Amino acid sequence: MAKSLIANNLTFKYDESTIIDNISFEIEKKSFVTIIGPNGSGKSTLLKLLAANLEPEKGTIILNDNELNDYSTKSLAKEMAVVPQETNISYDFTVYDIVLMGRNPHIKRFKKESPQDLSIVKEAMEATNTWYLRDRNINEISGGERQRVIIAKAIAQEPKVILLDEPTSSLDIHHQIEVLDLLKTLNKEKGVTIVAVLHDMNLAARYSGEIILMHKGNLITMGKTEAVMTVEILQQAYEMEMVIERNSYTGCLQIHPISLIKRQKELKNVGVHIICGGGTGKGLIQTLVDRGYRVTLGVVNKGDSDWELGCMYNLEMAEEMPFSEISDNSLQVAHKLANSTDVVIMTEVPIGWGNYKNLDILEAQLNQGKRVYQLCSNENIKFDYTGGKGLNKIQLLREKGLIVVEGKDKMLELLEEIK
Ligand SMILES: Nc1ncnc2c1ncn2[C@@H]1O[C@H](COP(=O)(O)OP(=O)(O)OP(=O)(O)O)[C@@H](O)[C@H]1O
Repeated sequence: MAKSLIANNLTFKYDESTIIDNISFEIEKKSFVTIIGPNGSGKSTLLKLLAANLEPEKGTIILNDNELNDYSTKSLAKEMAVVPQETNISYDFTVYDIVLMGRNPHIKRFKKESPQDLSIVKEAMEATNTWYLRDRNINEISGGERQRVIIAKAIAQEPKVILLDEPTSSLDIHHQIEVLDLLKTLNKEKGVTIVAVLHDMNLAARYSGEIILMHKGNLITMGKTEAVMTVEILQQAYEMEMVIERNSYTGCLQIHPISLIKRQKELKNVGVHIICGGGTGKGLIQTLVDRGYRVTLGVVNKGDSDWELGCMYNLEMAEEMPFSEISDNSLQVAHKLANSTDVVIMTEVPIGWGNYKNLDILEAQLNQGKRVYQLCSNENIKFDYTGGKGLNKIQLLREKGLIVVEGKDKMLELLEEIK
């Protein structure tokens, strides 16, 4: 069977966080595929990679037998239309102008649109129930109306593939069915490949032939809708008790969420003390808490965004008053917290006179022979506001055994080695 899209070992990172983790799959021509998965699992990011809006760090995408990178903007627009989640448009075009733009890839340079172009636009607008809005300003219609207009533009583009990110999120139940019926008709009658991110599993079950299930940046499974929509598979991804039955009216599978599965978090017997501030600890703190590490922080200033996160997770912290230099008292608390952990990590927090004493904590831990890491995106610390004293101290600490770790993923691998 000919393939519409092939993803080979796709990996994508935002900063140092892996969002799409080595994903591969193939989508056959003329299929209707839905991407589902819990919030934050990477669905929109995957769609943006397929749409060439983001570039993968590793891996390749083949669209209709050619590498995605090899298409010019115009030739890509003839192959593929994209309906993004965010449909706000920053210019004051009429609805009609917007849909007409869908014809641009087909109109030769310096030529006007032909009567056939105009008739395709009208047909797309009638099919999406947007013709009556044609003279309105795109920014003066409702979110649901705008969503239908963008879908009309995608249809007018006459692509071979349409990618849609949550195309029904702003639509009422009538328009949800209307839009999905329309996509199904395009798929069945014109052979357009549809790839849509949908949160509503019942709509996914009703309309798609195949489903891709994402979880934490990984592709958990891809297969025929009936094979993926099972209690065993969905329960695990969504952490929900659920019942799946066949709807006697539509003949489609119907998912009934029953209750949350309260998983006992597997606690690791490893303590990590983090010296951070200004949001530099955010990603690391979240991941470590999520993975069951015992995390302590400090010294951090009250009101700081890392401190706020610590409060949210109810972490033990050595705290200092906002904008104040570290006092002997809070330093003592931090030493005590660090003493009770297995590892100490300093993030890329800027070093100033206010938090300079945090470096003493690292030194004391190194003197005890503990593993002490400096998490850096780059070997050279960039934020020293102590006229070089901070840098000198860091150099001294490196000579004493402070280990520089580039990136959160590497840090997590090192922590995994500790039992
Ligand atoms: N611009 C960005 N910068 C940094 N991180 C981002 C950015 N956009 C998304 N992320 C992160 O990437 C991860 C995946 O996000 P994505 O939007 O792809 O997930 P999703 O499955 O579509 O989520 P949802 O169901 O909530 O729409 C999330 O942890 C998110 O916080």
